[in-house]
Amino acid sequence: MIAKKCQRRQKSQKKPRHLGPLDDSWQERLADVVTPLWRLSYEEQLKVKFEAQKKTLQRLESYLQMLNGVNVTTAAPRSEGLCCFLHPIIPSPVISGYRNKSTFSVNRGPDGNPKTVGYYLGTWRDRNMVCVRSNHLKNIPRKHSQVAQYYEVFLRQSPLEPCLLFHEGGYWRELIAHSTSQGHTMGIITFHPQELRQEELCVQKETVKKFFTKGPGAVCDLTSLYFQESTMTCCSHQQSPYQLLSGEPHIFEDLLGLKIRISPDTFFQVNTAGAEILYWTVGELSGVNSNTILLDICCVTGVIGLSLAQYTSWVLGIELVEQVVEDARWTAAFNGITNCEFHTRRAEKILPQLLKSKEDGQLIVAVVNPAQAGLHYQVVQAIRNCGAIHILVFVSCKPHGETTRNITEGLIMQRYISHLVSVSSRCTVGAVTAFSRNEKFSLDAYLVVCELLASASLFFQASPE
Ligand SMILES: C[S@@+](CC[C@H](N)C(=O)[O-])C[C@H]1O[C@@H](n2cnc3c(N)ncnc32)[C@H](O)[C@@H]1O
Repeated sequence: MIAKKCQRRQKSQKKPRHLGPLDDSWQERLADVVTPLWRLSYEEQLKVKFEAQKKTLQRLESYLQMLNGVNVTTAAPRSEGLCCFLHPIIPSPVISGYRNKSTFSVNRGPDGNPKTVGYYLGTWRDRNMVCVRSNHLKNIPRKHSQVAQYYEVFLRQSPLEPCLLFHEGGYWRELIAHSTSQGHTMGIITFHPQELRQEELCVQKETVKKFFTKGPGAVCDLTSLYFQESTMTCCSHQQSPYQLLSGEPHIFEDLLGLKIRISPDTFFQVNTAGAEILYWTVGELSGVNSNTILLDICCVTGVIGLSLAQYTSWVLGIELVEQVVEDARWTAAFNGITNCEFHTRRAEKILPQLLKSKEDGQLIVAVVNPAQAGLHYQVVQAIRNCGAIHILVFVSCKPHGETTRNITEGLIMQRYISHLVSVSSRCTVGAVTAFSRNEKFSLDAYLVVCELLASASLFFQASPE
């Protein structure tokens, strides 16, 4: 075992193969990976996205035909070559620097400097991983690039090494910059504590705090600076608390007339202007009214439910992460919304009971926007078994993956769907799918994609291990 470990260590210490001088080609290559459609005009990008959605829908359609042994039919208007109508993609109101959250890695740059802050190019498997500065990317706002640039300045003057590979030691790790339209910026620095004693850790926290409050980094004007000790690729607040080094504990966003509180752990759609259109679309599809209960599954800060609270009798939010549910409760209270309740539990654990208790004749409109792994089958089952749910709006950033599984295996088999709406997502696009109960099986799809500049921005942010 020791020999194997040594071999692995020697392998991983080999220099990356493609290190070369820093030139435009690195930046172009990074843009090709992070924003693969950047060479096209925005109109052309929208066409490409539309064709991709069409293919997803065609695959779903043939799978449904196979399951049901019948052709999918609908009386509603169709798009050419599809069983249903596909709405054109809705353009994003903002197409440059639209990201409100960016995650920067730390690693060896094209010039070999291990204290480079940017995005990865290449793969660990091919040992050609390079970290390239990302300030030229069209989707990154200038503010985030500035924070990344100053973090790099800080690292280069720090006596501590960066943590490039977990088993090789090192301390400084990734940086997250989260900003809002109110002009607030939160910086979160991840640090591997290795064997450092508490006093030594305090010294490092004090140094980075001083750099960003009184030193050169003060020009970034951070609203909050957080520090997280992390021995894993990714840690939640529960696993390793975010420690506030300076500034305010929260930042705030204005969206659809609400003031929303954001904590370090909070998921937020990365294009705020796009998110507004997405949530507005969800509202349109959900058909909520004063007699309905709105069930917001995987609600995070509860934005969907809270933005529709005035149109519905009651909002019921379910979310796994405690800290963000506190944000939802704060947001409700601050905005004077009283017809809501939030539950911090796994949806699969709480939903069956919760739905049983709500079967009192009131209609339920359910909205789900699950994480990438899709909905747990128990959640799908609970939704299927609840007769009071008459519309389900399914929002997905990845309409071709687990969403398809959820739809085909769980929902459509119940002949639940009469109405399928695909929508927009992942930093670019999100997919909204609305289903309502109907005796006659039909599929009616619309594409309502809030489109940003390019796709796949986040695919590149995988941490080293
Ligand atoms: C894509 S985000 C939801 C986005 C949000 N609805 C919106 O539109 O802004 C997914 C959320 O689901 C939560 N989640 C993941 N698994 C869950 C589960 N089993 N039960 C409840 N919430 C879950 C995650 O903590 C995360 O906040």
